[in-house]
Amino acid sequence: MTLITEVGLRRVLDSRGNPTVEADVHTESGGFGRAKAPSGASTGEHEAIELPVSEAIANAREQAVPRLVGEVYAGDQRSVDAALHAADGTDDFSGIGANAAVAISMAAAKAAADVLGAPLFQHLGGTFRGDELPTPLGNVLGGGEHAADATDIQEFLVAPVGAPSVEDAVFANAAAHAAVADILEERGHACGKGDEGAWAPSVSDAEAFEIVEGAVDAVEEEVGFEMRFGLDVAAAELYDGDEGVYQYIDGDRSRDEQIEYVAELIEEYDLVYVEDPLDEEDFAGFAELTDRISTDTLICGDDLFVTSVDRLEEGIEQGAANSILIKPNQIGTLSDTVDAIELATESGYDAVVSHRSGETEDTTIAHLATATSAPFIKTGAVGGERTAKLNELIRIEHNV
Ligand SMILES: C=C(OP(=O)(O)O)C(=O)O
Ligand SMILES: [Mg+2]
Repeated sequence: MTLITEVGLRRVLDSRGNPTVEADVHTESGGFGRAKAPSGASTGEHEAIELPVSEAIANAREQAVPRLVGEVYAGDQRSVDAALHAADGTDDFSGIGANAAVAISMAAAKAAADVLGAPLFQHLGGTFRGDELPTPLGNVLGGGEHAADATDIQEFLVAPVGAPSVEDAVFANAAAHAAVADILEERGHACGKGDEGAWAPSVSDAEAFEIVEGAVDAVEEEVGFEMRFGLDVAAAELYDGDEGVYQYIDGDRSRDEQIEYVAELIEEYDLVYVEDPLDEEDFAGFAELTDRISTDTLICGDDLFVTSVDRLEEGIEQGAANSILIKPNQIGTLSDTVDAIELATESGYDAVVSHRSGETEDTTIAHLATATSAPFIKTGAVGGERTAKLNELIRIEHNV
């Protein structure tokens, strides 16, 4: 029934106005799935390779499509993804491009769900999934690689941890985004937004903490449930490997000073989540910080782990971080993605599912987070390509 009969590939727009890959998968019994690849800006050194879109499409048409059409069942995700690996022939998807691979992999899953008449999260996670929905982490202020002349820390993320429902959580994050705008206006920092829709003021990180804390407190009072916040430091972007220092606008920090700084921030602001506090090669530094802080705070590896089982194994061995960020396009297929999530979960690491800074209206990650009972999903607070996922979570919650 789910035998793949046709795979269509085309160039479409992403949220930055860049081209990305869209894949359509059709099956014998009329099933249809469509998915689009996202794209990062602060990418990890060890991510699977995103090829220029025209090259990815041409190579995938030549190498991957003949191995799928009439050969593989969309409902057999492991075979779909094995065919993509075989077509690619490299260990980093530099043959057909991780952008083509992930779009096809996700489109096949959607086509299979279509044949089954089941929501995607249920096809991916099974009958007993769908009751534990992720708490959305909302990016409300930031800079780094996502906005020029803004904060050094890439993302300030609000976390409505006490929200009674996803719907309440989504609206609390939007309220926090609005509250940040009000505080910025009061302080005379009119500004635009970064790639993910977060405010991108030209303020110091220290002032950004005051602003976000003020917004979180105001929204917490308004909604009546616990709101906390967290960070994506994206420290690999601040790290100067030659000098061995983290370069901030207000001066350099050594590795030890960076660990101390982040540990103090966690303590002072009761941070619930800190992503990439250290350089992507510093497993030992991640371990030192993880050891120092309470288990109540997630120390999450994004550029550190790049959704890779191999890198996660290294992290588990060293005790580096207690959480992994999951981005399917970092590794190229849904099977590899789910392998990383399962290894994380078995090893006591929380798997947090995430968007990229360059996104589309694709909603696959909302279903992936639901299917795997992820505690958090990082997918922005406002903006069409972000609300596509947030609104899908609300629909999943409402069973529609
Ligand atoms: C979402 C992120 O940004 P990008 O997609 O640019 O890697 C991130 O670093 O977590
Ligand atoms: Mg990150």
